[in-house]
Amino acid sequence: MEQVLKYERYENGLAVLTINRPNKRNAISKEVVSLFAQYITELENNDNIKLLVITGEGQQAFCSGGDLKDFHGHLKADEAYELLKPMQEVLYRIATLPFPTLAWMNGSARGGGMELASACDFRFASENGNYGFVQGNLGIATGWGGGSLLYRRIHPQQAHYWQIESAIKSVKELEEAGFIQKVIHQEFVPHAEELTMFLSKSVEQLRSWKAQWLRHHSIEQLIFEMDEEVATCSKLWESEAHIEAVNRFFSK
Ligand SMILES: CC[C@@H](C(=O)O)C(=O)SCCNC(=O)CCNC(=O)[C@H](O)C(C)(C)COP(=O)(O)OP(=O)(O)OC[C@H]1O[C@@H](n2cnc3c(N)ncnc32)[C@H](O)[C@@H]1OP(=O)(O)O
Repeated sequence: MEQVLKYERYENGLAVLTINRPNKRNAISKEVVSLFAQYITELENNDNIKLLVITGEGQQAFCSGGDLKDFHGHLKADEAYELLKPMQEVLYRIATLPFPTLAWMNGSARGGGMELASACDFRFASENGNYGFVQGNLGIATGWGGGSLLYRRIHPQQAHYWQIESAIKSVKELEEAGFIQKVIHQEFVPHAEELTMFLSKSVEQLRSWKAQWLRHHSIEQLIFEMDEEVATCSKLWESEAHIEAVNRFFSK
């Protein structure tokens, strides 16, 4: 049986993680979280990686966020914290990898899927998808630390607005906000032309630019901000508004 998260590594310094649950729109289950943690350890210990691409299988979705079946239930705040924390740690580790990272958003993204994309240094997104930090409509706030990351990706005024608005956006709107750097027209392939700008550079160059980027973004502060988000979202997790929103989604 194929893994729910596929890991591939190529001679030219490219590494690829593909969420492989297209029938669930690449929702992040507990198993996906645990595989992310495992593969990121491998990536952290490999000095030859130039670029990590994170993508989703199929054309419909990059990632629909946390698996609402796996993550749902009548949880108390401390139980919700235990549930959310491991993926926050994964996002922090992705954000602080010593080489560039790219979310190849092959289709729509929602909630935690947008948080995952925000953990990457760059985002290329498909014109066929639509995208939203929709947590506000689910009675919660960003639960994996993706709000703090969003503040480092687009103008803070816009980040604050997007979270309250909780709206679904077109690729054009993402581009105008500077959230994505390129519009893409196909699923991910390892020889994609769009990767040349990364893979034509040396490991040392790419890692020195990444180090500059991390210094610029006060990375030492990030872990505290992200943890605070998990704690806040955990309290909202037990609210009636959240439970009703999830039930609404599954009764569609
Ligand atoms: C936990 C962290 C938290 C955070 O920090 O933000 C979250 O991420 S909360 C989750 C937020 N995500 C959502 O609310 C998205 C829910 N999904 C959708 O809105 C839509 O599925 C879609 C992504 C816009 C795609 O729409 P469409 O192509 O029409 O597919 P379907 O809706 O018919 O779904 C197909 C299939 O997939 C299952 N599915 C989709 N998303 C999830 C999910 N997040 N968790 C679990 N399952 C999901 C859906 O139930 C369908 O399954 P079947 O009925 O078995 O076919």
